[in-house]
Amino acid sequence: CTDKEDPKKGKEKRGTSKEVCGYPLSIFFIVVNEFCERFSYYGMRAVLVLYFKYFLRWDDDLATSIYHTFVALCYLTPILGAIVADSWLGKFKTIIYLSIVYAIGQVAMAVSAIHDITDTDRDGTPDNMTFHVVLSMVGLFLIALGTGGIKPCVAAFGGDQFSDHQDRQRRTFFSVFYLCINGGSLLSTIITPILRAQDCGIHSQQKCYSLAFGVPAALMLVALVVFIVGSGMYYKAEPQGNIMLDVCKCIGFAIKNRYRHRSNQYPKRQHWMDWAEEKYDKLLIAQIKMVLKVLFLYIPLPMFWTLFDQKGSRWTLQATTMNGYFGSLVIQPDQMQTVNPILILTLVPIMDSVIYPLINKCGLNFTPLKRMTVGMLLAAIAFVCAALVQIEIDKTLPTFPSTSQSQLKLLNMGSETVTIKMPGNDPLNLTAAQASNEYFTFEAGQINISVGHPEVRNTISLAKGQRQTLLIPLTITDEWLMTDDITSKPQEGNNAIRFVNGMKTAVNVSIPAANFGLIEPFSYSNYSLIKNGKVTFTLWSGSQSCEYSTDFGFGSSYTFFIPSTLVFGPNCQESITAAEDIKPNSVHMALQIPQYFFITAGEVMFSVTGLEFSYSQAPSNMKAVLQAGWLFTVAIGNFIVLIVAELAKLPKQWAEYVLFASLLVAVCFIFSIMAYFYTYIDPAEIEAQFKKNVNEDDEDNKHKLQKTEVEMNKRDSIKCHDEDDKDKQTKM
Ligand SMILES: N[C@@H](CC(=O)O)C(=O)NCC(=O)O
Repeated sequence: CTDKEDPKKGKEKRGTSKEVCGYPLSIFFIVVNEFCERFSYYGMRAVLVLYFKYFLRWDDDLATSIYHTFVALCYLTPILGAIVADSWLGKFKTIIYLSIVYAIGQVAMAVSAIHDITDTDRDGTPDNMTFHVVLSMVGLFLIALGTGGIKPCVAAFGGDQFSDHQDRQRRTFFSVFYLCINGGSLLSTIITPILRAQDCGIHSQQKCYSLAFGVPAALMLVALVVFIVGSGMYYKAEPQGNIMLDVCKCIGFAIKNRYRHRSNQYPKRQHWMDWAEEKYDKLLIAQIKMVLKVLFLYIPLPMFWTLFDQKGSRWTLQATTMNGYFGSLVIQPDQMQTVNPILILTLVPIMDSVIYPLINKCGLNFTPLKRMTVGMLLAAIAFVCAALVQIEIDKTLPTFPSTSQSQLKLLNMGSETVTIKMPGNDPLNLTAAQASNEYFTFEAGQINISVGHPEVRNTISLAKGQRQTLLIPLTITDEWLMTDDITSKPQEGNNAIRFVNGMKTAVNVSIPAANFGLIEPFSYSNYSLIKNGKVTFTLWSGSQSCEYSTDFGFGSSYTFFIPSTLVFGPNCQESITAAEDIKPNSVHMALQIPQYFFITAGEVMFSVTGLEFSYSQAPSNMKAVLQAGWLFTVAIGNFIVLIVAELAKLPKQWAEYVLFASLLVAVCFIFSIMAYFYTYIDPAEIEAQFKKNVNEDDEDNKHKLQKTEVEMNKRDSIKCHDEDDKDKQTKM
């Protein structure tokens, strides 16, 4: 608990809070509040897209765009919250009121996910979807207003609790604050998907989105209560009038005045804001200069967020093409995101207690802006790692046909070996129930194929840009069947599975999670998507059944063939054959850990530092405004993702990663030049200086006034004497 204080700074204590180890006790309530609020936010966000897709039954595109619009809104509303806090309600009241709005929004989301409310026919699906859509949209709007509105206030309010001499403690506070954000995010991202996967309902059991939204709603109420409990201990800085309006008016006047005096005959002023001096207070002008200097520095920052926020989208999609088996533990693609908060929880203490002090000991002045520059470079390195991983993945991906090509696989449904001749290929021998190992690629739309001995010839039409399988029947003179196969990796790491029935009787195939339906003789089922892990299929023909078990990895596709020779019994393990149409993902998800490491190290250097920098460089009455400016850079970063991804449309994903990395390096270079010319300030000291000058001016004025009065009195008395003399003279 030792504390080296800056002797130059005032030691007055803020608020009525007790101090523990040099830290105001009030910040305990603020960090707990932040933990619960972030749990609430990230927990709700973790299941949001799935709620859109599976509960509201929106398609992928609509679900994704509404999701991103919501996230962008969450980072635009901080400006509103900051204006309300700094110019009207103050941070404390703004946090309370907007937290109530936020909690109402979360409750609305939880209610909107109760399917029983409108499920009048009790079939498990809501009958009035409009009700659920409207309620959830209102809920999301309130959440965006609440979470965004309080975000700049909570961080700045926490910073306010420290006195001017507690710089070191305030820095530690911002680190702990960041740890709480990530602790909340980590726990909720693990917990809410588990809650969602439970079944619940009054009339029928469905996936429990209401519980997955309900728990975050409860945590938001806890956040509010905790914040109110600390109420008596906080230092609550008073809002100082409509500061934003004053700032806008002052800037407007400076520009107008500068324009009016544009001719050379007027002497230049040091700064263009000095043209407001005729009308505005020097202190306000100085404060605006401080804010503008920092805002100018923010211009390149959105590019960092552009890369950072892709871990939730592009990187998660990348994980769906990877193998998630970690020994007996299976990691789902979206769970890889938890690596970020886990690393934050380890890296922040290491940076604060080892790396930064070590750098200091080496005599290097690792200033906040230098840290942020290094953070940007680390994020760029993370994207280079992502590109390298992508190249490895691409090597293992199947080559799907181009729009001018067709691909064909062959499956022998018969019980004897057949020889197949196709143009441009060697004769192919397929034993009973065997499929060709690979797809054959053809440029022509039609090909002649001959099968068996004596040869049966057929001309078959191929679909351009498609993969198909030719099912060679038991009796090759019977009609040949062509199936349409999938031409992309199954989504979300699922496995696309189908069955071909080579028996003379219909077969029903099912697993607890899917039913392939009744498959007619010499026919095939549709694809069903199956999760990774061991799966046992039950095959029924009439009253006879048997079981077939197999293990699935991630992202594969198989055609299982039920041969005519199958004998139903306790199991049919040996009889069924599997044709691997798409190989399971083989590049391991662990290869994503380096990119997560670099992006998180970058985040610690960039984001934790930036948060503190924004606070420390802001004038006292505009702290929340600058926090909002900082969060605004996140919103812009998200828009850039959409724009660049839409405009660049690079054919290879790794090239897009390299493009983003290069853009960030270029922006980082510009930022480092801007940072080089930035001079750190102590807003409190500058403000104090101004106030002192004003007081001195006042004193001076008072003295001058007194002097003038004395002189005037003197003059008056002289005048009187003169007049007396005159009188005297006249009298004389
Ligand atoms: N590392 C993120 C949290 C996450 O993505 O899980 C973070 O700290 N974000 C900052 C915030 O304020 O939410």
